[in-house]
Amino acid sequence: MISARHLDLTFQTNDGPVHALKDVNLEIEAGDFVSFIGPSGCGKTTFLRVMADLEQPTGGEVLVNGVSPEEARRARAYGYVFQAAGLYPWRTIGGNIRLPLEIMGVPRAEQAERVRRVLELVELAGFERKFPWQLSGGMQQRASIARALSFDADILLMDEPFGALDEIVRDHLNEQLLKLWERTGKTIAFVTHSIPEAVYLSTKIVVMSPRPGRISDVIDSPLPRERPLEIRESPEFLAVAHRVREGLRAGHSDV
Ligand SMILES: Nc1ncnc2c1ncn2[C@@H]1O[C@H](COP(=O)(O)OP(=O)(O)OP(=O)(O)O)[C@@H](O)[C@H]1O
Repeated sequence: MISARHLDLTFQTNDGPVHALKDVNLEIEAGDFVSFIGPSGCGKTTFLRVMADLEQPTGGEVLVNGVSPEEARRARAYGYVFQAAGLYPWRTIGGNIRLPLEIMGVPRAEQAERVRRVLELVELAGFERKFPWQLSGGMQQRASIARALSFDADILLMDEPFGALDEIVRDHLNEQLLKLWERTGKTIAFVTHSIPEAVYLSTKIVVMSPRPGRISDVIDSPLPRERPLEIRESPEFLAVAHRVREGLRAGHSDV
């Protein structure tokens, strides 16, 4: 579904070149839930932005759905969820979710049907006519996920969508996101700073290290797809979390 080969990205800045990504190789299969974890500045967001055609690599290549990120963007192959919900305050929740559909010229009746369906998927049925400021932070983030789902892309790119939320809300959204992934069969690329979040959600965990940003470990999760929150106390879960922590530590020691 997504393939990176010898991917390099160097930013030219006033202080000299910044090697955000160096020789990054990765294969993401259809239906995978892949988390990217690593310290600040290791290139997680940059990698996601390359997949989304928001940054141009300086070397190597990325294929999304077998085509270039630009072609994938034009074909609306992915939805993107940002760190902040980024909803327009003057539009209702329904109006925000409808926006990409309006831009795409989807007929009005179909727009209404899709808004209804994605609001149900994120458990916000009944909130269509509310304004963003009438919703909690977690609900706003769910609305922004609904917006990314509205045009039914196969891939969801999520950049630390729950980073600003408290732990209880985050736990709940993690559970909901897993259910949503299970129901829709989407391929998800998810950036996080949290080891438990990465281990809980993912089928594959990509550990990255900084300067230059590269992949230090790729872990295929042995956990079953069915994951109650309590699984986080199981020995299997703790073993994966331990390996992620070791990977992060190793990445730090050779900086
Ligand atoms: N547009 C840009 N111009 C110059 N340097 C940039 C640009 N975007 C990112 N960088 C640099 O590239 C490196 C990787 O940044 P990136 O945002 O991808 O890291 P990250 O792992 O997502 O960090 P965080 O976890 O803090 O969000 C950093 O050193 C950053 O300063």
